[in-house]
Amino acid sequence: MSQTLLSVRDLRAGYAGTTVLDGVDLSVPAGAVLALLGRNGAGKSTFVHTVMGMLKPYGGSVTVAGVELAGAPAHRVARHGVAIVPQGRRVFAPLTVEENLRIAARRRTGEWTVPRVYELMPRLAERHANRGDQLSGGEQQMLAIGRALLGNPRLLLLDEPSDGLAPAVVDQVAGVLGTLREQGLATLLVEQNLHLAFQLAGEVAVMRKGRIVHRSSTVDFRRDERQARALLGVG
Ligand SMILES: Nc1ncnc2c1ncn2[C@@H]1O[C@H](COP(=O)(O)OP(=O)(O)OP(=O)(O)O)[C@@H](O)[C@H]1O
Repeated sequence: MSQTLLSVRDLRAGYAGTTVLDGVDLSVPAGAVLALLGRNGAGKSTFVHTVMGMLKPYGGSVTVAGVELAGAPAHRVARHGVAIVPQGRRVFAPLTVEENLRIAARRRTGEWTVPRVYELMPRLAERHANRGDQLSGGEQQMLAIGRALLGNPRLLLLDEPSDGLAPAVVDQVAGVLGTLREQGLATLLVEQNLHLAFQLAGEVAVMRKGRIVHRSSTVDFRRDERQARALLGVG
């Protein structure tokens, strides 16, 4: 059995007193890619924001390698090895690619360096002098991934990396994420693009109305198409 890296128990959270996460139990083993699926509004983004410390939970437990971090601020969660690539890939538009990366690398020491990010994503090296707002959507996504990696995470939270990208560009991002998987980086992948999720993830979990209603291997999930459709509310 592989070791559990992220362990979430009975996590409850929401906005201004409303409940969005209604007791989430979910774990991610070290080195694994887990896809978190579910309809729009199920609570997936709320979940990754709460794990990252960007939203304070009402209750429950979030441990990373055994350390309790529920309610801790994002910078502390980051220090314990969690990085997020938020939906909409926030990069600093007026800054160049190189400046965006250097800022992320500040005060961090570890195996990830700006040259290593360029090695993983040569497109960013080619565009190093371009401003964030001069990049294509795919390049922005890669820059957001590079910024997250420079925090030297052991767990990467990816919120819909394929959002708004053309299929050929999704393939390029998939190639990068596949390399990170081979390098053993544990990843929680929130995705609407099932093709991408199935390509990368060994396991899938399905969220509905703020709870996890299913978890299985990707192979088993795909085998039972009727169940998958029912869980995801499609077809
Ligand atoms: N900042 C916010 N303030 C108030 N309500 C919010 C906020 N962000 C999300 N919500 C609400 O929380 C619920 C869950 O949204 P969330 O974005 O977590 O779902 P999701 O599964 O990530 O969906 P999507 O795929 O559309 O991003 C929705 O009802 C949404 O309207």
